[in-house]
Amino acid sequence: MTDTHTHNDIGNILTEALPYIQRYSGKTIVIKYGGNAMTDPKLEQGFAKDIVLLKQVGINPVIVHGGGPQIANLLKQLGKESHFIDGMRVTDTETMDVVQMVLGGLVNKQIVGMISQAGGRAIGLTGKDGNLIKAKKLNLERKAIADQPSEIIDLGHVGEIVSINTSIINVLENESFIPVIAPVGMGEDGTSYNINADIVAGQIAASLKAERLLLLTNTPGVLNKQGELLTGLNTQDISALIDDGTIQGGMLPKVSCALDAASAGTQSACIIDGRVEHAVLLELLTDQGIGTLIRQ
Ligand SMILES: Nc1ncnc2c1ncn2[C@@H]1O[C@H](COP(=O)(O)OP(=O)(O)O)[C@@H](O)[C@H]1O
Ligand SMILES: CC(=O)N[C@@H](CCC(=O)OP(=O)(O)O)C(=O)O
Repeated sequence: MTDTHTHNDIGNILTEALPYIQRYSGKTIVIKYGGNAMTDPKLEQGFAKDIVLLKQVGINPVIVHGGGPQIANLLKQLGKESHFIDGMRVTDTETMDVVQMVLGGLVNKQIVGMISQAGGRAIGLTGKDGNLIKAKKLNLERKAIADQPSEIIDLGHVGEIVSINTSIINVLENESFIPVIAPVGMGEDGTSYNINADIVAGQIAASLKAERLLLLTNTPGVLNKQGELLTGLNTQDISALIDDGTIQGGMLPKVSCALDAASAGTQSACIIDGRVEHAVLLELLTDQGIGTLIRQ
């Protein structure tokens, strides 16, 4: 390859981004950064650079992060097992303390630190800050099957969202800050709640009327039974895939929040592979979409 070719290629790649930058400039993009996507420092630094680049060209990224594996690690060190029901962590009071330490502390500050190092102005928040996420206890209902009656499952401090107050996010966006949000909410009586990060990302995207919702995880997207990537899904496709057991565990809250965001006006929600370097830029600013696109 000659130097001219290389220059042409680079020029083409950079100008390919132009229509996307024009389309998303001034718009909000909610990005869910899953604990499973935070696998190695190089990828994390790449993620931080992508976010700073978006902000630099006038796009407003809002990060909602998870940290499930990181919570599991600390629990294990403390001699506690992790238990999940329908993709949600059973959270007793002791576990809730660990959840707050890991999500509001360790993981949040790690992401904030990396964005700051890449030259961005990140601000870490939990749902308690600025009354961002009002929550209440979630009582998970198991529907009746055959001769088994329906039952309510107690998940402890797992919360469901009552309301999102976006004023703090708007203030930060207007002042050129990048909000980095940990999925912890607070009840009216001050009780702390652990909320699945996908659900928080979906509802924040809906409340902000975000242009796009990206969910970064550790698979290429939603896969079929043969392990092949499904590039586009709608409500009907998703309910069929849940019914036949193809979509399960941690993928359940992801698809349901993607659908919620899409029905609230977010143009599209995508589940993409956070293990791919610069996944965010590839998805948003190039012609090659990656992962699974979910529309109503
Ligand atoms: N149909 C499916 N396609 C892809 N992944 C699936 C599917 N059904 C279940 N999963 C599981 O969902 C996981 C992603 O959810 P989760 O572990 O909660 O990730 P994150 O920490 O990024 O939120 C995948 O690693 C995979 O094990
Ligand atoms: C209720 C519930 O399950 N909360 C999650 C919150 C973190 C999360 O969602 O992290 P990932 O996105 O990395 O899975 C948990 O305790 O693991």
